[in-house]
Amino acid sequence: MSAVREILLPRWVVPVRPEGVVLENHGVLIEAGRIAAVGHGDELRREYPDATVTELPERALIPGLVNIHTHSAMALMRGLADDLPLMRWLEDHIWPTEQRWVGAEFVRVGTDLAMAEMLRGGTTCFNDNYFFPDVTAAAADRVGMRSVIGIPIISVPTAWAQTEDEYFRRGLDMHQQLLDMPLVSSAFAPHAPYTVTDKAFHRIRSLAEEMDIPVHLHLLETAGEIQGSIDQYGLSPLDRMDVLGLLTDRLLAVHMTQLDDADIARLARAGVHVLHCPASNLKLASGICRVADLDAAGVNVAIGTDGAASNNTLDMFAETRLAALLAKGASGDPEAVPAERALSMATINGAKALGQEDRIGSIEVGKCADLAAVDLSAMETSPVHHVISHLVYAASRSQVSDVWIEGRRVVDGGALTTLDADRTAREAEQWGRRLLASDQGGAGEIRS
Ligand SMILES: CSC[C@H]1O[C@@H](n2cnc3c(O)ncnc32)[C@H](O)[C@@H]1O
Ligand SMILES: [Zn+2]
Repeated sequence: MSAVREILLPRWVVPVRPEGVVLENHGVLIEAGRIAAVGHGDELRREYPDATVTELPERALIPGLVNIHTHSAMALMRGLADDLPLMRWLEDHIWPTEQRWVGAEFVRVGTDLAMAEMLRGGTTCFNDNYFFPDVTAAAADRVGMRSVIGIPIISVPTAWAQTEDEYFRRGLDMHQQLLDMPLVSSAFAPHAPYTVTDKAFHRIRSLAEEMDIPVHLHLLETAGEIQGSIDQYGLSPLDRMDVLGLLTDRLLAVHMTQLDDADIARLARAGVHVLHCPASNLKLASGICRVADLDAAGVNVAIGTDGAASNNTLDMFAETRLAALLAKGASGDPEAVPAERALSMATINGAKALGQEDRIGSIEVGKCADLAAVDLSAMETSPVHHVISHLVYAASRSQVSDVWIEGRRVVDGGALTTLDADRTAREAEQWGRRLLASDQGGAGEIRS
């Protein structure tokens, strides 16, 4: 957190709230990690003559992006298994690799690699769901990245826990440790309806209420999931979650590609948040989430990348653009998810899903100074007719020049300030060699 006053003077401020607004020649005053004022640049300089001034020519200053669904450590599994449907991808490739390799050091390096990628691309907060969450939390705390770390619950034994009971035990211990990490908080993260028992879901419902934390769950990812649930429980996954008392505004439902009109009305009534991962859904051919209809029904939709093994990037610019385009193509309505709404889904809607709407997700006085500066002077975004259009439809993450989290500059002119990029790249390379040597039946590339 910076102790001094700093005025950021970009060419444009895109506060996100109100949606669609662009403020030209305005600035943002940061004090003690918070946004203390937003106003005309000249006036801020006059009013706060003691403040450090940071000029950001031709930059658009936006709220930091919120990646609402990640498995950070899976950055080490990028490209390991592509072009497969979900269950073959998981059962034949990802789970065997995780059984063999996932441990504390794997998760530490994978999380560092993912955070390096996310920070450089303008993401300031991620909502994670993976094994060794204590290690992910410690890495995020060390780097100074805002995050919500899932307490994984799954009936599959791993190196982190053998039984659902042990997942709870270790997860609750981790929740206590996180109380000392100012940028890190926790959520329950049951893996999916097909890997978590009713008993565990009951316990999650009551503990989540008691601890006042969200429940982050892969749900309705594929048609096969619905049929499997009907076969096993005599209920669709959505009906089962309803019976278990989980369809509430605490639920962050990831994927949701199999919705009918009645489901959408039900989600809207219950206040369930939908975490939309368009690249992963398309790549695994899981289905398409009806984002335009959800949005029209008043459901809060936020955007996430999913893990790098199914996306295969952690690029929130690409994901947001894809979300806007896919909503139009899938609904047949070019007005569906306009650029302004897509940007909201990548920022304030993520904040809302996490219950942090009063702290992050927009540039408003009193909120944390989690910000990203995007250089629009690049040829690819010149001339600038419409700033938000450029941010969503034309700009790429490589145009992010600077990033602040709680007022601390974590990316400075494209360089990471709190994470050693060279060391992380070297460590990731070493893990890559190990995984390749063990050849768990991965991508099957022919290398000579
Ligand atoms: C306990 S959560 C981590 C668990 O989830 C697996 N995973 C990653 N992406 C997906 C997805 O899209 N659907 C279902 N499961 C997924 C990951 O490999 C871990 O085993
Ligand atoms: Zn996922």
